[in-house]
Amino acid sequence: MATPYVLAAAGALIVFLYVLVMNRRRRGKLPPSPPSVPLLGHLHLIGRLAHRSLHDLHLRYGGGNGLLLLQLGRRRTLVVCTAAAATDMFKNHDLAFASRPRSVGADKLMYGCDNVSFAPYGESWRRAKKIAVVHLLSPRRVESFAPVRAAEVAALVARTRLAAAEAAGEGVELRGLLYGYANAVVTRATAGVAGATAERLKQLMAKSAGFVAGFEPEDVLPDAPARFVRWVTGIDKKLGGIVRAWDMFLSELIAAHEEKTANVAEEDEGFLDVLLRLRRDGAEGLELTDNRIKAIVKDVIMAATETSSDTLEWTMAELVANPRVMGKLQDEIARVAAAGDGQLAESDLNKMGYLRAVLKEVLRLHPPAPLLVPHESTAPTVVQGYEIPAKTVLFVNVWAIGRDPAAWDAPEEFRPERFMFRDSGGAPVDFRGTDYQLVPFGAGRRICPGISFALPVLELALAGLLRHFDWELPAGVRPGDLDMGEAPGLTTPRRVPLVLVPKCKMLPQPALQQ
Ligand code: HEM
Repeated sequence: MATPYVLAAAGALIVFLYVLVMNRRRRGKLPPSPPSVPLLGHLHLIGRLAHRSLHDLHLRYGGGNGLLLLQLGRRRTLVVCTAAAATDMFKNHDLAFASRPRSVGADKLMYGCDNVSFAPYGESWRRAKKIAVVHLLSPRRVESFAPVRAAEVAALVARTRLAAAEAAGEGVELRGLLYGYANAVVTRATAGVAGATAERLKQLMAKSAGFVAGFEPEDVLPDAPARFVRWVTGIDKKLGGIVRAWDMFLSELIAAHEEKTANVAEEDEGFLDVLLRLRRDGAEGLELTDNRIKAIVKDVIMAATETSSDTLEWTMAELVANPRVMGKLQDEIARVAAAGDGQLAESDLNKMGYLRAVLKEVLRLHPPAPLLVPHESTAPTVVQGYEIPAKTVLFVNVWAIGRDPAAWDAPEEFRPERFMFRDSGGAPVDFRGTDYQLVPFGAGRRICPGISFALPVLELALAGLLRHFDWELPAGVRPGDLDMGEAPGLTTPRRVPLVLVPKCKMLPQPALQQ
């Protein structure tokens, strides 16, 4: 009588064991992962500073191969946590992970991601990136902006001098000054003017940041309920308002430029002039509609501004926290200026090896995009023996890689000398995507195309600020007291804005040309 029940029970047991074994086998082919909960997966384990949470999770649950697999709501996510894993990823799997995950916020703000940063991998992205690399950010074009940089560094020095006089020996908050400088350079390179245009851009960017960074309802919920959440919470309405404001601003900019662009000499063109000329000439096989031009311009502006101003603020913070490094850098700057005619020119930057080393050290410890921009795989891939399915999101934890003890001596120490030479001989570690232990600009196909634009903007500002001023902490604050924590956002600025006391220096020569 009991036989059918026994058979059924035995059958159920066999099925159960089969499923268990298969699951184990399948799991065995996936990278290590912490315990998860339904619906959220591991999302609840990620704090406001995702790069720090991911680093902690890797230390606790990761294996020796530098990979971690997470389920962040609906998104399966691979995290690269060490320099060795980054080397393998960029050398062997760059193509498979060259796409971007779709984001509703970025989609709406960036005209259906018809730009460079958020575009999925494919022909349209390839052509847009070529335009960025060959036409907008080529060495020749970057060089043509030298007068803009010189004028804006001079303005930064003058504003700092004014702020120092007004503060009368008290501290000056540097963030506004540094942001204003980066914003003005980028706005002038884009549209030829700064002033009111730069101010409008500043406001638009501040309102947009939250919609292209961080998590969205779609990360946890299927599309229909996520749309409902967006509607109920008013996210959509707010986003729609910002999208319209951007569109109006960019339409005005294009209209104003269309009239005069045809008469601008090629060497005097800004980004917008270049794009409008390429449209007129039908170049590069990409139909440059108004929307695509707006998407590319907005992309470049957003990619360039905060990354640069955050880096400047972190550099000033590290320098004041490390007076030995600040003194050594000021000596280098004074020496190079004295060797010339007492003035600093852009061509002097390549004589300042220590300045470049300081910048590398800052970007090692404080990369503005600590997880890069998320990538996504387009095909199943085997990474270090693990089978990673297609449509897996990739975070490269650049912040953790810069602190990887297997790649760096005393990783927490601020020591730019590590970039002056290599113990093993050969060229010092570089940050342009060839040395995978230092990839603040990314590497491979998705590498930042703006490196050559960013470096003189950063280095000239630092040379100007350190040549014209001595910098001290406000009375009663010691270097060790400085809060070196980050705030979450599109980039990672300092949690606490930096306040320093600038002391004007007596220079042997009249004011610099910068
Ligand atoms: C300190 C300055 C900067 C830093 C640290 C930085 C860093 C980055 C990073 C980490 C990425 C993503 C790489 C990846 O996903 O693998 C990126 C992408 C990008 N950056 Fe930059 N960037 C800086 C300045 C600039 C500037 C000045 C521009 C333009 C003028 C620019 C334009 C772009 C663009 C268009 C992309 C998208 C590339 C793509 O998806 O193919 N960036 N940048």
